[in-house]
Amino acid sequence: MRICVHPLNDNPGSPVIVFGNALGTRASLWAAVAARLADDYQIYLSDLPGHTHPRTDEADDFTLSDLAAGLVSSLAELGVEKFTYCGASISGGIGLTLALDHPDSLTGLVACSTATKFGTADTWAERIKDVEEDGTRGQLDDTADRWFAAGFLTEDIASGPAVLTDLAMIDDAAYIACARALTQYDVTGRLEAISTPTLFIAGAQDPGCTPEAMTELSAQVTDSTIAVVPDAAHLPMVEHPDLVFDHIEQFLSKV
Ligand SMILES: O=C(O)CCC(=O)CC(=O)O
Repeated sequence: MRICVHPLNDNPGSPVIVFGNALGTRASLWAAVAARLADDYQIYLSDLPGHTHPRTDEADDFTLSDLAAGLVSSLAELGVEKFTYCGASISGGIGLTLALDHPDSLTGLVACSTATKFGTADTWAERIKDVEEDGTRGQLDDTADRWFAAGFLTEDIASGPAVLTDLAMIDDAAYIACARALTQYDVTGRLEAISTPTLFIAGAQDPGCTPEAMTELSAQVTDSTIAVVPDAAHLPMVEHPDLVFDHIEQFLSKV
């Protein structure tokens, strides 16, 4: 399947970094971090189906493997054969899938706020039913509690509310299609096969992808490190872009 991938800058010949968004966020989720890398890298923002750009196909039953394969082929059409991938949450899962299924395409992987399996079939069925009934705007209160550390939304009255506004505006069917893909996603027990240099990033207060759980993931990947961002929950690239940039820049200097 075709994945929407857009250049953030025009830096031909530089190493390529591709950013991937979290469920219910726009492709611009990583913009504050990506902009800081734009002098030295060619940056692309990739989009979950229908999250920023109109859906390029109407398939409702894709998997994260389909998204990973689609990203590789969509980048190849742009002349990109090798890249470092930075994915958040579901896109961290796409990143782990890329490292398992397409290792030759990857120079490095940044897997942020992610897991080898998210929730259960029951929790996803419940969330899908809620979105069918109330739309993504019905998710706002619960999601704000998961995405941001206590106090963030009142301390930074620009970034957090902007991301939540994006959530309310995202196409319900696109959100549900990705939620269905997450229901099937499970790479538990497979990470030892990953040889790509990998940086895991966890928010210290992420209630789902906890630092402890992500430390266990990092322990399974041979060439990996983990960074824990203080005072952050599920979206540390929004809460503390400077800190996340520092971790990624340090990682990139070694891959
Ligand atoms: O955020 C994702 O990409 C998937 C996992 C999830 O739904 C976590 C959340 O919204 O809090």
